[in-house]
Amino acid sequence: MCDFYQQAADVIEKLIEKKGSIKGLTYNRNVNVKTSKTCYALVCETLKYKSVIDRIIELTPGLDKEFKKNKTIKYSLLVVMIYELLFSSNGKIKGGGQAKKLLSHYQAPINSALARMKIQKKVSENIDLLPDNIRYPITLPRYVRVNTLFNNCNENCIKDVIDHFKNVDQFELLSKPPKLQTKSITKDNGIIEQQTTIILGEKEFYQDLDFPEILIFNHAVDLHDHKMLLNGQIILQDKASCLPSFILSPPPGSVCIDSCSAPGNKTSLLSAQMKNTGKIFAVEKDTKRCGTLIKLTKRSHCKNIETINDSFLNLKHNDPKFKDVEYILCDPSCSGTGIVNRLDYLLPTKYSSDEIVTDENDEDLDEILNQQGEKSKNSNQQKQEEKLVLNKKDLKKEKKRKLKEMKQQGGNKKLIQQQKQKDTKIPLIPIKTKEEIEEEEKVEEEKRVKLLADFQLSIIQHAFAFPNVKKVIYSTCSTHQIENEDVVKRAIDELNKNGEKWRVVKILPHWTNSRGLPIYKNSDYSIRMTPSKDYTIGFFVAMFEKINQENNITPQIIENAQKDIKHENNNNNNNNNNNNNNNNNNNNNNNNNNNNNNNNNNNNNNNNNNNNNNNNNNNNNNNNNNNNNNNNNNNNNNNNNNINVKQQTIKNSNVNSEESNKKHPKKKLKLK
Ligand SMILES: C[S@@+](CC[C@H](N)C(=O)[O-])C[C@H]1O[C@@H](n2cnc3c(N)ncnc32)[C@H](O)[C@@H]1O
Repeated sequence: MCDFYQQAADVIEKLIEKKGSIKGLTYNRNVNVKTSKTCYALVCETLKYKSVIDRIIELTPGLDKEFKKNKTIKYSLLVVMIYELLFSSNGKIKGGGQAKKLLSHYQAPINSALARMKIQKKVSENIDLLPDNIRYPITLPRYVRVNTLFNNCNENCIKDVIDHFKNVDQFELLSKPPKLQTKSITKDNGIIEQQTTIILGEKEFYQDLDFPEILIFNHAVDLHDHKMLLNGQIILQDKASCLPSFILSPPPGSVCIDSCSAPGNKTSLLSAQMKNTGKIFAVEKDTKRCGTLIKLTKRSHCKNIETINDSFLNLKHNDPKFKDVEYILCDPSCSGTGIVNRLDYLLPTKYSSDEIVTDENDEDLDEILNQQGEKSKNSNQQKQEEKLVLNKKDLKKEKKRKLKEMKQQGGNKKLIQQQKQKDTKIPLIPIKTKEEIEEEEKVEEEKRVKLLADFQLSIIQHAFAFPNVKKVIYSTCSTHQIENEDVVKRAIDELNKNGEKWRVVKILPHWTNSRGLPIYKNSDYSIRMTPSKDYTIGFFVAMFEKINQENNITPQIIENAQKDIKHENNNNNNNNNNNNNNNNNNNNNNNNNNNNNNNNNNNNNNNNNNNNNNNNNNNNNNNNNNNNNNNNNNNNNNNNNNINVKQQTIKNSNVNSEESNKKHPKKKLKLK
């Protein structure tokens, strides 16, 4: 047997056991680069087909058992070899060996299982058996954040990094964002979707227009062992993942808590915002991940961090050391459905992690789900589980009954033998239709997401209760409404019930293209990043702010309005960029219109007059928005008028944040 198979199988086994990342496990071996590359490619391709191969094994009677009996052949090796046999360009297993011999006995039933799967899915090509996210992967650019703490917060930090990439690594800095390419793809369910990507050459990069610390490279640029990464000068962090720290923006000297902090990329950005002054309590429940947090924040030159290896939920609100805490970042564990650019999303569990190169998600989800599950497991679920066990038992009973019947009827030995053989071909688990499997998976996923949402809510509710907290930011890398807009609504409803004065802040108001879903009044105050539109991972951010009872105007309202004015001044000088954005703009209008339709549907279901009124207002706002977007070819005179209106708004200090946001004229789009 070829060595590559064994190497790839070892890597896959370790990945399943969450013992590292694909790159780490393939390149850390003591083999040459060429061998590592071949192994890496084989691992990636096998993982793409893993769910299909698992199903083939399930549909091939006896195969699984045979391999389990044979203790020398691992399951991961079986998967690699079936990939090679059915899906590689070779179409056969190279070399000899015991595994190949065993597998060749099953070649016919394996081929027939594959054929059955294709018939069931009504496809003719193997590639069409793959799920949508694997068939149409979204390629995101490589985001690099310059660490402004480097070299004692040297003011030339960003320039030094850009110069290094230009002069040492021979990259070309583009003076403006590159072109976008949009393609239509038809998904499994027949829906046609638009996917937009950034066209960047392999040796090109550019500086983000919103956050100058962020540099954007071609997705294929590999910086995992770059000198500037290892010495803490740069951090590999998706733009979306930087948003919570940028938006919370604690001033130098303040006191913060990062409630779920490992591996610490948001913590180190908070630290940079605070210029290494004040204090950040970085809380992390998982001991191993806490170790990574300490290592990475040290590497990022953070000096204002105190790590706490405990559950945030165990922190006491009356502990004197938290009395000055004003800012809290909540980035709790989530389903991770927004992470589209990682190879390990191909693994059997979506909840896996590559803790060195990416900051999102974590490995303790099973524990969280178990804990939340214990609280909410209801009798319905139990009944369903019992039913499944019964199904298996019934099947065995049925086999026995048939044989007994034949014997009683005096059936001859040959026939009984044939029946026995036929029966062993019936898999123990009843074969379910594709629809049944999909439905079951959907129910299972919904159950998991609900448990996660309860956990996420408990984290932000714990944050609200610190005595002097002013701002709480909440984020997830999930695309589920249940974990995002719904958690925000549940949190604010709870606060209102208890008579506490908190509001959701309209963050980054000029980002008209990436708002939260318009499900309820002001749910679009939050930010929702979508890979196919924003070229970042899928991400959600919302910010809560305590209302100062004496004066309803909060610093955030003034800050937002000032940012809008600055932004529109920039826009006057930036006609070209805005013209490029017209395409996005139209997409956005379509999205808004779709969302409006959803809104109306929701209203009908609710039969609630007040809600209808609110949503109609929303619709009107959205329609205005569309009109404004359509007229987006920079009318400078209008802009100047807008600025005057906004300056007026700042002066008028008797309006609350929601009102003031409504009064703001709609903003122009900005390329992100
Ligand atoms: C999404 S990750 C955080 C990523 C991190 N904010 C970053 O940007 O680098 C969630 C983290 O929360 C941790 N966690 C989960 N439950 C927790 C709890 N009750 N208290 C503190 N940390 C928790 C997980 O172990 C995981 O490291």
